[in-house]
Amino acid sequence: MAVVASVVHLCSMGFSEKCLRRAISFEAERGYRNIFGRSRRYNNFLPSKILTLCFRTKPNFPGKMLEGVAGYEKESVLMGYNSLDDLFDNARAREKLRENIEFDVSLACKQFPSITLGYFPTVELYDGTTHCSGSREPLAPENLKGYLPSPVDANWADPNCMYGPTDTLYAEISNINSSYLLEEKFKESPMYSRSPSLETEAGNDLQLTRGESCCSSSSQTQQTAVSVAEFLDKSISCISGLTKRQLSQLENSGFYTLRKLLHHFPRSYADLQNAEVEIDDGQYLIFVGKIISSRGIRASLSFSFLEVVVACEIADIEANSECVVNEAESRRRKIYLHLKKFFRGARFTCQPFLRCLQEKHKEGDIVCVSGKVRTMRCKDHFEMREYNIDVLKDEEDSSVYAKGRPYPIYPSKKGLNPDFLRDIISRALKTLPINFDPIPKDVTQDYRLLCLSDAYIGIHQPTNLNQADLARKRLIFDEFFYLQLGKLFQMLEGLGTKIEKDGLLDRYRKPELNSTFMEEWSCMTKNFVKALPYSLTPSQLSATSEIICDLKRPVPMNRLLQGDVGCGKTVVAFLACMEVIGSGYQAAFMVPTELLAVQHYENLLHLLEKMEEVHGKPSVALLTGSTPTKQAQFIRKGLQAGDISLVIGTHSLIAEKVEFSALRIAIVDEQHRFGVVQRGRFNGKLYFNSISSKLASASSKDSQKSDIVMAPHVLAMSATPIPRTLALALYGDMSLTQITDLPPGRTPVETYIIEGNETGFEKIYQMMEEELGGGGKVYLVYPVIEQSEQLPQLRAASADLETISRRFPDYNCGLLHGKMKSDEKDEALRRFRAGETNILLSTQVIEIGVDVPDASMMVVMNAERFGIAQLHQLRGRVGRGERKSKCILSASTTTSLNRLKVLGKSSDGFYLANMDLLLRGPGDLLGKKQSGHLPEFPIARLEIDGNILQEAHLAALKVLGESHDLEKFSDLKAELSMRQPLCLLGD
Ligand SMILES: Nc1ncnc2c1ncn2[C@@H]1O[C@H](COP(=O)(O)OP(=O)(O)OP(=O)(O)O)[C@@H](O)[C@H]1O
Repeated sequence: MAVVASVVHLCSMGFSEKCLRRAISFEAERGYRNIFGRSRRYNNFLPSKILTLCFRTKPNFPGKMLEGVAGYEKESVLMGYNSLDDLFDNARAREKLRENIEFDVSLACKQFPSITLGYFPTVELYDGTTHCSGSREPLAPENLKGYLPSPVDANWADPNCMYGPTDTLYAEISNINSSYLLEEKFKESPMYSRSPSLETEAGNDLQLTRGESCCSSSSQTQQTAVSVAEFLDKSISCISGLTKRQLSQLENSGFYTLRKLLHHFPRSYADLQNAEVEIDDGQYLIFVGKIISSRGIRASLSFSFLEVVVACEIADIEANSECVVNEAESRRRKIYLHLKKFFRGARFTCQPFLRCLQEKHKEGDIVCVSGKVRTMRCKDHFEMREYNIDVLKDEEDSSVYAKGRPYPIYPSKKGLNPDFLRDIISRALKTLPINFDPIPKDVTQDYRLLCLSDAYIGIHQPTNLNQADLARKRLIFDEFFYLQLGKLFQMLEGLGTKIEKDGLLDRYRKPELNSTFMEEWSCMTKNFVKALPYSLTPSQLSATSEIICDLKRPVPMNRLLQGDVGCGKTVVAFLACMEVIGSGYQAAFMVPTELLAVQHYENLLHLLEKMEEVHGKPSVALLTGSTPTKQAQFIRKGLQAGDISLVIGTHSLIAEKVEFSALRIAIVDEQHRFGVVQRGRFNGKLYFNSISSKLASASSKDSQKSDIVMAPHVLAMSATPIPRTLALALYGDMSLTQITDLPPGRTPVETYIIEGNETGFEKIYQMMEEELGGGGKVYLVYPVIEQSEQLPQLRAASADLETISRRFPDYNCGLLHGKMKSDEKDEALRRFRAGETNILLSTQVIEIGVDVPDASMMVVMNAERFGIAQLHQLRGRVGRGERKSKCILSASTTTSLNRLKVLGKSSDGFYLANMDLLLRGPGDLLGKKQSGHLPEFPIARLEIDGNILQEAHLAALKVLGESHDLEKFSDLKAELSMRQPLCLLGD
């Protein structure tokens, strides 16, 4: 009825029947098909719009608008996913994911051939499965007795290599990884010469050149035709044909030099070849198509919108699957994307504004569009409300379109037109001298790298994704290589003789040289080891040896101790403290929470009680924000006077008032919890205090004079290989020690993923009953403390206390959360540890470091609210003793169950951290910025490019081995000084 009424109404306004019919069909095509079913929308929308149009000053406008109904034209192709999250939105992927979680990795890599997943050492966690490679005992055999649990080989981790070329968690991934395949291809090829070079001619994607007998001898002085620094640091004004306006536009956007311009890397590539796609609602897709209309429409007095319709052609999967067809015959179908932007407010409805909007998009332009699609009611019509649109070059431009090259999509830069930017970059590429490269040729050959000029061409104008991948590898290599080179160069500069310099490089090449036999440890350390109620694991022993070796050097150590949850890092840190205390110095142990500080303090006191007294025991103090003022004053005095040899505390340790007499080591536990700046302050302060204190020299009679001015050693500890930690390992000039095994007797925690509905909870309560009945202790972890009206689905710790106490009347329940006072928290944990409470309802305050070895079950409520790495940390609170433990992850949404399954499949923190990354989606693959105050890697992703980092490290050692001062490699030295701050080079 309403439709009829509208039609009558429109007829009365003088619209012809034909026009009206077209209007209706137009709306229907545009997705307003429901006008015949539900007339309200039509009733409101169509008449009001046509009414408005009738009163426009330009009477031909409505007619023009209606004409737009017909004739969607030819277009083009492409699609793919942009983020890994979107992969999982896809129904097919979801299904596969359900079948097997491994699928997501291979799928992800297929979608992103330019990703190289890093190699991580396999962490063999449980008894009897530890493989030992390159093992060496840290103890002289005769001194082993009493220290080693059994004659097992120590598993040595290369202190500076995160990634061993051992079995990889990602064997499956690397099998499909393009660069891996290419490398394999090289090896098989009779032409294999380890030096791929880019053939810039389209079509020839890769050519292997026979090595000119390893070309330049490594000892030869390096010569390149053009000095790289000279070329790359030229002003962009050298690009021909730039107008003054363009020049200032580019400079205002930060593109002063060719280097800046060439380092503006594409964030992704549109692959014009790939037309296979099934479109699901909610997917993030990229299409290439032709704009067939662009309209700014005033819908009411205060509401307008822009609608750009892009027609695309995609492979018709349904039709093609019915009969087997070859590529040429495969059927195509047209789809129409309606890109919409809405504007509310009267000022957005004026004609000039709308005209300006619609003119931004020209009909006939070939564009690349990306965004989330929403199916419209009309078949083959899709809506995109948040989208990116890039105008591609002319359809006729053969290099881009017809030949199907990957089309680079650049991140926006201060509103510069992407087309303009693409054009300028391509002009800059034309100025590149052939074969120019500051890195010696034998290095590029050894690591199968493209030469620099080819890498720039390959990243900006690849002829296929393999080329882009090779180019990316080279550019990432450079980022890591100069970093490593700078770091080592600086260290060499500090040494006097050639022998010393060679010695240093050797230590980096052969990590086993970086450890100290146990008989060389101080008496205090040895006594502490004897007092332990357990034997150290091989990894703990080798980690301690490595650290002690550093402590004996006259240069400050900066080391990251990394190991999975519960592997026993704390005791290694204690041993490092004992070593410096044993030589007459002080140690500070900083942790992120008071709870942890108290725990470590009590644990240490307990261990010291059992220690044999030879020359006195270390005096230990606890200093946190809750330490009473008088007591804190007393502790500070003790530290200043040197009466206290070890202080454990929170960030109060870095307060200005705290001064040390002779601080030699600072341990920073879970260091990523502290900001980088905070940590730096800690370091700086300690340095200042250690020199300022006159007592330092007095209390260390046997110390060298140089000791007084030395900054303290820093040992950071972390259980998670998070990117920032890795970045610190690089930028903070840190070496790495890994603990790769767990104490004996541990069994993997059984993990259950249960839906948090009524039946689910009933099951969970039953399991709890069984566990408690068997003498176990249970953690219940909640995402929030109090129930919230906004998020009623979240279970809250405080609110659940009563429910749980009622449900388990025979057991005592405790509560622990961040809002409690410090002593209340300690008391809650103490009671749980002592067995006075059997169930502890807690928030994630227990996530880091809390150690109750006999806690045997954990239930995480609303587990979907936690990240995978975080859940792994939480789960690490159980299974810390010999008792078999369980962890139940209860999810309130069915969709999150799959994501959580990954925890059921692995207990390896490295693997899970990477899965976390893959499942969360890495965002911009080529242009992601590192967070925090760190220098940025423009394209390297520390999480996945670890293997390249290792290669870069070896290459830097090789180059410096040939020329300590880089005099033989003048271009390289010049380039290094451009990339690294000069002060770092000691110039
Ligand atoms: N060699 C060992 N043999 C037996 N038990 C050990 C050994 N080393 C440490 N432990 C015990 O293992 C538990 C976990 O150790 P610790 O708290 O040091 O782990 P962690 O690596 O710091 O873990 P997290 O990252 O979770 O804080 C402690 O109860 C500790 O006493």
